[in-house]
Amino acid sequence: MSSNPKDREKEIAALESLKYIKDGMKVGLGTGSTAAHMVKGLGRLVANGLQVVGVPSSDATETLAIEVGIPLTTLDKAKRLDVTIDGADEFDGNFQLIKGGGGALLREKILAYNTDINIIIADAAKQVERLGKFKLPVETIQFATTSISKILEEMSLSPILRMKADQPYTTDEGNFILDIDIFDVDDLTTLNTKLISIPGVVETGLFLDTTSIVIVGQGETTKTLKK
Ligand SMILES: O=C[C@H](O)[C@H](O)[C@H](O)COP(=O)(O)O
Repeated sequence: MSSNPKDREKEIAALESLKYIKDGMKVGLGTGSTAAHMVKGLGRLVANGLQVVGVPSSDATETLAIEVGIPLTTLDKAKRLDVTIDGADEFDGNFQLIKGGGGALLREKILAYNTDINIIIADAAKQVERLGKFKLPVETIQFATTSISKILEEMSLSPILRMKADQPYTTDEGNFILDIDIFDVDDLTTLNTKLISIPGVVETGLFLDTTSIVIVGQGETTKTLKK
């Protein structure tokens, strides 16, 4: 049990989400510190006899899932997932999300798209009135990143190339990330369409209509929001 209050909220939201996983399900495994609690909890259920297969959304989650004994498969073999449980950097009252703080947005969005029920788990601080205090990650092909950055600059989105030590951060798919400021943007659907249409933009961390359930840890309890 976590002793850090924010981490404890992540943990109890994660434990609550495990109730949605039933025998025989194909489960999408999210990425990040909140999803890691869920993966560990699922590992304990598997050790007690629950039969599921997981599809990880990142190399880090794959490593953790193997460590805790969750049988894994690929999206190709699973074809469609029953449930995916993942974290978020922000969510609003319309179940819209910013994701990708940990760089896993691309595979996460692919899993979400191929899943029947997407559940987001989060600590209470992730709930916002308006998305955008957290910078929106935009995943870009390395070759195009400088030219995309110029375009995003012209759109007044203040792109910043994500770094790790003194090198550009590289995603599991070998791409770069530009973090942009969308706080003043009202129409996120139009923005997302514009971003995706720039050649070399692979995906954005805006998840506008994938989520139907959000489980929030608040102190020592959880609240479950359903669309
Ligand atoms: O790329 C990472 C994912 O989108 C995470 O789910 C997101 O950044 C939330 O991470 P955490 O649970 O660590 O706050």
